[in-house]
Amino acid sequence: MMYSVARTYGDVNKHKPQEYWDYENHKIEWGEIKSYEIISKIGRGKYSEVFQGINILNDKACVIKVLKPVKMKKIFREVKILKNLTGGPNIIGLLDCVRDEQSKIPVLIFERVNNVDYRVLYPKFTVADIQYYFTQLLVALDYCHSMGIVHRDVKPQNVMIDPLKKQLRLIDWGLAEFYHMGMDYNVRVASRCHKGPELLVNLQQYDYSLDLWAVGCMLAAIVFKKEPFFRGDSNNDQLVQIAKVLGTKDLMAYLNKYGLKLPDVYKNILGDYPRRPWSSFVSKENVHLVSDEVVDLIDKLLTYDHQERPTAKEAMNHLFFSI
Ligand SMILES: Nc1ncnc2c1ncn2[C@@H]1O[C@H](COP(=O)(O)OP(=O)(O)OP(=O)(O)O)[C@@H](O)[C@H]1O
Repeated sequence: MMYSVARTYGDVNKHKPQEYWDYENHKIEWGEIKSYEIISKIGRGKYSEVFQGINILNDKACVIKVLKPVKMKKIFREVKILKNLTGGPNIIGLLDCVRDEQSKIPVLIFERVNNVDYRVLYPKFTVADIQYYFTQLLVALDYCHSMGIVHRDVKPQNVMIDPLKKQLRLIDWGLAEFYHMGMDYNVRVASRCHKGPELLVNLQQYDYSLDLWAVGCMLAAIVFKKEPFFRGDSNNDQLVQIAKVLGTKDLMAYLNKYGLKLPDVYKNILGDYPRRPWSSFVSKENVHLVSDEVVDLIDKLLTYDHQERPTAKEAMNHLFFSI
């Protein structure tokens, strides 16, 4: 049964050839691993180890992402999505796919961003920086959504920013998925603090608007200097933390609208919370970043009902970006 459809870009994959979205049958052309050398380790994720590297054929810096053994299906999906999106605005560029000769483990080669850790960078942001970088993030999201792809893991750790070049790149397409209307998706995606309410109430026909919730979380965290903005200590507590801000009444209205019932686990942990006014988050530490316009944008992005959130395009055109 189809009970929720994306407001925009709902049918883009219908108009693309099958090979665009049929990632399971995608044949990867493997490049030469010998062309790349590891310089140092930059990070490890759940699904990979990431290194700073160099392409010895042209001396260009790159990032080497060595995947951990997961289902080949997931790897095909990440590669296909990256190939579809590479070259798009503010999307991390996939340069090559290679394999370790012995283990056959897939290794992805990316353009390198001189990223400054968000815990260092965000606290220094001015209103102009917030306007600039959120516009760049929304440009990346509008592009991937227009290409029929939901990122599903938007969070500060996946937004690389080089403040010297004023460059932003959206990375980590490992959880991204093609959008097909009426399809039921796995709700076990995104990282806890950035999970949208739809995931927490098991609404499986979610869409691009999931990414806009995460943008709202990031924007609220920066503006109110509260990182992360919603800090749950488990998936269930995550929804409780959201309800303590947005109120329990609107959550119930959201469930009703889509004919969902509150999962049993919440019966004991979810109280009857009033909606908390945004003004209660303002303090002398953050008041220089707060304006009616940014609060209005946060309010619209952090809406329970995924269908009511602004799209990336609508968010970009919000008044906040012209003050
Ligand atoms: N192109 C890049 N430029 C600079 N740093 C990068 C780049 N790609 C990845 N990194 C660094 O490596 C980390 C892990 O990369 P990525 O998120 O792609 O891996 P992952 O295994 O999917 O991670 P996670 O478990 O967070 O989902 C990033 O958070 C970032 O710090």
